[in-house]
Amino acid sequence: MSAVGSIEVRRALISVSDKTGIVEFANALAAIGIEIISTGGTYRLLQENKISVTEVSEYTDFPEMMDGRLKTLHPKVHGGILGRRGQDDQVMQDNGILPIDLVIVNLYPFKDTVSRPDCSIDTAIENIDIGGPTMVRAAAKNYAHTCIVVDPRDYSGVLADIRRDKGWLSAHLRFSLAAKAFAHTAEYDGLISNYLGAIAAANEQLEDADNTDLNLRSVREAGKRVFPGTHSMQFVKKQDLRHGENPHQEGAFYVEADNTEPGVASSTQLQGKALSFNNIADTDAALECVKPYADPACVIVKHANPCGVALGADLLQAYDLAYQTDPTSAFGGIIAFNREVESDTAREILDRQFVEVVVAPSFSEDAIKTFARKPNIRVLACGELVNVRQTALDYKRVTGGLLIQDRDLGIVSEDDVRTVTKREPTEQEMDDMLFAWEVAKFVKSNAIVYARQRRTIGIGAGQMSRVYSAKIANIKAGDEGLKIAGSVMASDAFFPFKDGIEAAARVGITAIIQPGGSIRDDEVIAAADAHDIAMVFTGMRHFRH
Ligand SMILES: NC(=O)c1ncn([C@@H]2O[C@H](COP(=O)(O)O)[C@@H](O)[C@H]2O)c1NC=O
Repeated sequence: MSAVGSIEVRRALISVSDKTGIVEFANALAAIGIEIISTGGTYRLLQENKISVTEVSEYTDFPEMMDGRLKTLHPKVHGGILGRRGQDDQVMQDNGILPIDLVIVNLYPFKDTVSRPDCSIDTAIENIDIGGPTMVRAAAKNYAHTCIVVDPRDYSGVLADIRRDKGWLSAHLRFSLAAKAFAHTAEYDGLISNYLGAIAAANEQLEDADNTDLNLRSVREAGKRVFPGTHSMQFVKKQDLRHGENPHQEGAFYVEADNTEPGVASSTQLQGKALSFNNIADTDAALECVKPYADPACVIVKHANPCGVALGADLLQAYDLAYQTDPTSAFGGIIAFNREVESDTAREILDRQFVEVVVAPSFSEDAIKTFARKPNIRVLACGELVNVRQTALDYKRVTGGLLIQDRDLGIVSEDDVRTVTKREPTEQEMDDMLFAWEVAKFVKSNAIVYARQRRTIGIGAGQMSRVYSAKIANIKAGDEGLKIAGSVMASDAFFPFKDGIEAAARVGITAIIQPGGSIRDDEVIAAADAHDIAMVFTGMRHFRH
């Protein structure tokens, strides 16, 4: 950064769509003696509140026109913002341009507008702000001589800075606000580009390419996702990380600015060491896995895979059962719960195991006190597990590219599955199969999950062959002294051969849930019938990579 110092603020231009806090802010600026220029609606609001203000059209001697398409797009505005004090003074003076030292602008609410289901293309287009971003970019570029404020949450900081130095604004605040301003316009343009790009893609796919409103409606009604030609997105840094997945990799954690869904990004850390890259990734895996359950549930995750999942009468029981699936792997794991953790569960965790992270919607005061006995443990409160977005996207980086898809929120109920064997599953088997199926969704492929009475008995994850995943589930259950006989089995994808079914029969699996769809389904079903196994097809696959 070249050396720039504080600037004296004598004149501010205010043009805001979101008028939150603007009256108070403008009032305080006026009280300091700062002259205010403002656009139509903002001008009227300030005037109504008895704040001394000049309308921008009076300053430019040019009326606002074209329903607001032209308000501030005038050399007297942009010259006042862009002029370099000490260098452009003469030309400004010659042309009647007054220096504008403080620019307070926020933009037409494009995102809110297009999120309304009845928004037409014309309404969307009229809500693309042109004059606002032009001023924002100009003021941010000329941060050496002006200050740009795009966020009402920054009003108090700016005011404090001006008051501290009796009417002067510091260079470092102006610089950081300039960087924020460019992030703001980049996000704004990204939203517009995604929106218009998706419509352009829809126009290409649908019959009447010129009837954009019709195409918008049919895409919406079909509930179909249309991917734009270019995909823009923006994340905001939450924290720097000590390192990435490994110590030789640098890392940081970025979140969506307007995320409202409870998850690792929304969590508040109540205690413990700083979160690592792997802690965050594993906490996400654990929380996503525990979210779907209505009954008290516990998920223990290691290296992004659940190693124990259970439902219980209460969280203590759910934890106990989840832990028992695989105590060896649970050591140093991430434990997630789907409701408030009480002190009994907290005590049991501390007495029983070494844990990296405990995450839950909330913790009772006593539970917080209990965890404080081991201050290194990271305890995260993520808030009530509501507002799960049904429209969220899932991203995966590949070298030189990005894969985008809908998040796997597919849920299967008893009504959705089809029994394909002679024997129907018992009620208990059906309940366990649906539980195991939900777990399998969060286990890396190939995923095999054994479960009995709403708890996992053995989990085989991430193997290149389904049969080997089953072998691992066997070994784990055996090593922990858990009886497989009488359990059900979930498989994230179909069995290509009957050998998987025969292996399951040998260890005493009584019911199987799987997508079906193999060309050898007949052989697979016959093998299940031969062993009196009940088998249901979900028609839905849950690969996870
Ligand atoms: N066209 C222009 O010259 C222009 N100048 C400022 N605006 C926007 O008008 C809004 C404020 O309008 P008002 O003060 O009339 O409520 C702000 O969101 C600002 O970004 C403009 N509107 C859109 O482009």
